[in-house]
Amino acid sequence: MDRERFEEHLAAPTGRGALRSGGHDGHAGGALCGDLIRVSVRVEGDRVVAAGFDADGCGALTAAGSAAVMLVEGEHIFTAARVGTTAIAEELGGLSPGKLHAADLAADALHRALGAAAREAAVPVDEGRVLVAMSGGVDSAVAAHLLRENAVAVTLELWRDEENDAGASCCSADAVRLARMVAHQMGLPHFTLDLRPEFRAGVVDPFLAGYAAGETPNPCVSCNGHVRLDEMLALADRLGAPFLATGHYARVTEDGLLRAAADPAKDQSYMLAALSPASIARMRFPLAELTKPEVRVIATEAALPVASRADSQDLCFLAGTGKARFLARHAGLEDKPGEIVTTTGEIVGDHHGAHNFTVGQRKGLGVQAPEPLYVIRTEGRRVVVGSKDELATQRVRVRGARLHRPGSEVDAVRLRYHSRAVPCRVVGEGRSLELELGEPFHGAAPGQTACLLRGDVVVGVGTITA
Ligand SMILES: Nc1ncnc2c1ncn2[C@@H]1O[C@H](COP(=O)(O)OP(=O)(O)OP(=O)(O)O)[C@@H](O)[C@H]1O
Repeated sequence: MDRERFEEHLAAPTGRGALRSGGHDGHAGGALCGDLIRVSVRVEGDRVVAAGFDADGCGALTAAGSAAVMLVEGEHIFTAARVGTTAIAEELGGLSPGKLHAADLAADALHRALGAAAREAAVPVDEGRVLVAMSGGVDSAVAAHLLRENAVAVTLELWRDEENDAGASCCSADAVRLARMVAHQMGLPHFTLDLRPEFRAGVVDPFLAGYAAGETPNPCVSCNGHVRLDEMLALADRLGAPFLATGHYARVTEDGLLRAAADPAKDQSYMLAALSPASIARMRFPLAELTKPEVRVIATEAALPVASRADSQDLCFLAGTGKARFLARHAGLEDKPGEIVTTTGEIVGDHHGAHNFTVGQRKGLGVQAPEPLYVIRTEGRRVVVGSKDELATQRVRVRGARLHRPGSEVDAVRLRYHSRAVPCRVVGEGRSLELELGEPFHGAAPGQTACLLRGDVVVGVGTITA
């Protein structure tokens, strides 16, 4: 550690107290660690024209704030977005592990400020530039690696749960830091976009309302369709990038529709079904033709620090909480005990809350029966169960439908993310459709997405209704 640079920043901090208003602020730290820092930047066009900071904590935090300001002021916004913990620590002549926390906080605050400022930036268009959505996971890291020649990275902060920081999930502050580190290792500028209000309003609230109404909502489809991709495309415009890439496994046809990925085991076209053709035209999916093992090999060969990171398993905002607790805490959906009854009305058990059940569910009913029982529907507090045959349906109603091709072209539908396509015919037109299935489907749950297909091409989308 070279004390000299550190002492210089400490003795005469660059930009301390500057830009208390008129810029975009980013804050980091808090009561838990006792350190608090604010970094502000003002961006005009594609340049950081002014920067400042305030710090309340140890000396290292002041030095780190000063270093951050010095490294970004007057620079191109992409140069500023390449500044992270490492660059700040280097500017201070190296930091002992105990003091690295200060550089982390300064980088967090800087990137929150830069992310906000970037939403108003105006970087000239470069036809080859791609904005890459990095979650902190291996798939998007490999996507960024494949596009690294002309890429800018973005990570969305979607959810911060005060009681449970969802540290393991792609929405969390930890994941943002990890994604930033990986992007910086590749030499990419990295932006953090705070979409917490949009995510709460556009994804979490409808999710809670869906459960309260007895449905099984699909928040990922609406998140992709209306929230995160729209916001990232708007940022891409600001950063002069015609394209947006993600680590999703999906392909795009020559006529601009989504198509299943080459690896059926990883296909995520269902999750992207709500994307409009205008958005699809700007999307790039670098993993479209790859399998997961191939992606891991690329990550290992490129020594990406996330090469062995586990796949995300649950809805990002539920990480570490579990659905029942989340619904209780955020939607007031406390336990409301009720009966479990058969379709003939025979009471066969009881439960703690009907919202904990979904149509088609077999496990966790706690009912002893000679043949497997499934949830057929919920009726207020009652959960109705029956045999697999009783669960089967050949007609499904869909609301909020959007078709990108005439309904007559639809020949199959997927009614759940992990279920296979079922042959089907569309009856009717407009936003409410009826689907006639060519074979019985078990477990069409109201609230789930119906992904309308022509072969393996997504030609429409809707929501299953009761
Ligand atoms: N918080 C986020 N910020 C930016 N992009 C994100 C975020 N979460 C997801 N994405 C983008 O959406 C893609 C699919 O996300 P999904 O949650 O399905 O994760 P995944 O398939 O496990 O991918 P990864 O390994 O990249 O996390 C990611 O590869 C990434 O490009």
